[in-house]
Amino acid sequence: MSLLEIRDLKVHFPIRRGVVVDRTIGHVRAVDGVSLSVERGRTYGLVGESGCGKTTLGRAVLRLNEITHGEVRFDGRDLAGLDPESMRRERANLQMVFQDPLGSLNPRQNIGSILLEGLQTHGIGGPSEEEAEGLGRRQRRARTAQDQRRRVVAALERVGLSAKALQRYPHEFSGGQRQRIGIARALVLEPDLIICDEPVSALDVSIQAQVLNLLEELQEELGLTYLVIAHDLAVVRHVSDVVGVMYLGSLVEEATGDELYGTPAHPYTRSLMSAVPVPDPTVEDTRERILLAGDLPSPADPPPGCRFHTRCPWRQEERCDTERPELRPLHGVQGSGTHRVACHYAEQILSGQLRPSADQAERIVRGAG
Ligand SMILES: Nc1ncnc2c1ncn2[C@@H]1O[C@H](COP(=O)(O)OP(=O)(O)OP(=O)(O)O)[C@@H](O)[C@H]1O
Repeated sequence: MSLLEIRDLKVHFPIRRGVVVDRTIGHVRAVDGVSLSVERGRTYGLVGESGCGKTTLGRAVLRLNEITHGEVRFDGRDLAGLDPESMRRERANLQMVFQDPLGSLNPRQNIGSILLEGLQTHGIGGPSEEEAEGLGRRQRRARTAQDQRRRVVAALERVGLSAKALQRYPHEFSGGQRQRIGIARALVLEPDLIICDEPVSALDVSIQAQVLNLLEELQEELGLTYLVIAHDLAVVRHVSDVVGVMYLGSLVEEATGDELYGTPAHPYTRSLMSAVPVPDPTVEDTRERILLAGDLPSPADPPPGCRFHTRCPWRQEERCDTERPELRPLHGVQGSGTHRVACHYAEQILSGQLRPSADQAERIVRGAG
């Protein structure tokens, strides 16, 4: 069963102007109709270039961004409809790990109090109601403090740190250790879902794999569910069961990692893949390179029809310019049946039946380019 189910999610930010009277003159459509679901105990990787709306989507799930339209169902409950107090209680189950561990950890708080904060906010830890009955107020407080400290130390140990970290401050740790602390801060609340927003992009490549492996180990041990947001395809592939590719506020393709990397069907996914270097320099790179024309359009004024048509080498006038493609199953390709794509012509492009338009053909280069 899906733990997280997002239906037709839209997050539009108003663009305001005016000195005397505040007027809304338009909207940034950061997320514009995304549906996806994340199975319990699995990892959904969301990938796309900067500005496509990945972070906004993650923040909207936690209601850190206001939801303009759509549903966010978490374990069957619609978060979009919750009042602030119910949402606050729900937050212990939905945690976020941020890109920049230093920026997200208060430099003036030691690690112990950073990790305790969530427990105190959510009133987690302490004697059970039954046990508390026979205790005085001071004893109860002491037992709660003891139990919360035990939880904090357990979370630190799970991420490979120890109680020695409690009295130290964020700047005393390396980047990788700080990200471990960020993960421990999420874990201490025993959440079901963790949204990891660019969890390793601020780290050295040599440290990235360690942190990704830790996330995987924790998932196995604790049955965690992850939504991992990253611009780096390699990172997403490493950890994800299902990968979704976002472009200008929409999902353009979704498949298992193997399907997506083996048979990228959407022209945008193909261009993203073709930009990833082949890891072995002794292997000749004979793949097609797709150099996209033009810049990413503004999400305040997205193109009509297929959002990608202004940059697509396979664009077919009329239909692509006017008709917005739905995310639909990809036909004629062997696989798990979960491969979905939002392109009118994906099958014809994959089979080579449809050629790039003449003015775009030179933008597809064979070999190292
Ligand atoms: N609070 C906000 N007000 C107005 N526009 C916003 C706000 N937050 C994000 N945006 C805009 O929404 C779009 C999507 O931004 P978002 O940060 O979600 O993208 P992203 O794919 O996560 O990129 P990055 O990896 O650079 O964070 C961008 O055009 C961004 O400028």
